[in-house]
Amino acid sequence: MVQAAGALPEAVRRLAEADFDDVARSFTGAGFDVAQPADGILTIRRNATVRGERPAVLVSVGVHGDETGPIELTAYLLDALSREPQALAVDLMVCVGNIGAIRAGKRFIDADLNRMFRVERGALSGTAEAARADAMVAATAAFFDGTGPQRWHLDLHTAIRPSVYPTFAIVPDLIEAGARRALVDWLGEAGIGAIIMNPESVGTYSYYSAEHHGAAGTTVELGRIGTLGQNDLSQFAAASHALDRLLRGMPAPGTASQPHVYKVARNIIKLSDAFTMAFGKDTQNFTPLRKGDEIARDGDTVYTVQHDEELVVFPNPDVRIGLRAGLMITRAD
Ligand SMILES: O=C(O)CCC(=O)N[C@@H](CCC(=O)O)C(=O)O
Ligand SMILES: [Zn+2]
Repeated sequence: MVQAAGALPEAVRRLAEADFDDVARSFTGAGFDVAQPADGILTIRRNATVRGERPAVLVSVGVHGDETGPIELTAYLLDALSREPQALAVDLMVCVGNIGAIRAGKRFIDADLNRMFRVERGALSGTAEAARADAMVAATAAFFDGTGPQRWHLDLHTAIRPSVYPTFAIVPDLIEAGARRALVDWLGEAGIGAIIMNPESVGTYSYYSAEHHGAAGTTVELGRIGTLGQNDLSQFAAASHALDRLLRGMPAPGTASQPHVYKVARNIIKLSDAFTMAFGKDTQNFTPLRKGDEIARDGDTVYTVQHDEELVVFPNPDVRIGLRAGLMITRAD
């Protein structure tokens, strides 16, 4: 649950409750065009005459309600910027994703919001999160519409289980080469240890922005899930600095190490209630498996490792039928 009022720093409480009123007032007072096109969504832009000259940056948090670290990180950055609004050098959209789930301290209420960003939603279409995804899609389209070519979408998450790389990101393959280079450099600056190049949407928000709006979109796993207000913010320090630097338009330091590069070998899709995995769902991300090892079975279907080595990411047999229960990846660099 979001802690009782007073127990959380004010900036964090406000962002977790999707209350942008103070921030909006501050940027409006400084002459920006500010709008709240839907609950939990704020856009701050320079007036229309200079629109398109500035990068457009979408920062989303809380797409999974129990991934609270990025909410804290973003709350502090936004609060600091609102005290010196002229320092904002980009057109900015901030999106607090699954507001009800954040309030409940759960990953989602009814179904995973981060599988709704595709036309075919199947059994997910009637769920509580579907309408929220529609609102996010509409606001995202309106935000990117008319902005210049520099478009970013940083969808900030934290992972359920430990990971060989404590921080990593999933990057859609289809991002144009120049924008991808800039994104990967930024991810290095943000202390991200590995990136996974992904050729195919499973309905995620960042893939949607990349595919439909030409954004350098990525899902960034910044560490482990934690309780709102009790996250160890030191694990997010590099990402926080890099995001602050991007929003203020400061030059990149140019000294960051590059993330290791992996690519998706296969999405393991749960086909039926008979689905079982050959290892526990607490298996850490980037655990290597050898050719022929069993990954999962689903009725008569047995999934085995096809390459000499594949690493497992996000193993979770408890997802709904039709959704990704794990990601198998191979080393690409
Ligand atoms: O730790 C986990 O199992 C889930 C962490 C998480 O929410 N990951 C994202 C990744 C999205 C992507 O593939 O771009 C998700 O599963 O939605
Ligand atoms: Zn997540």
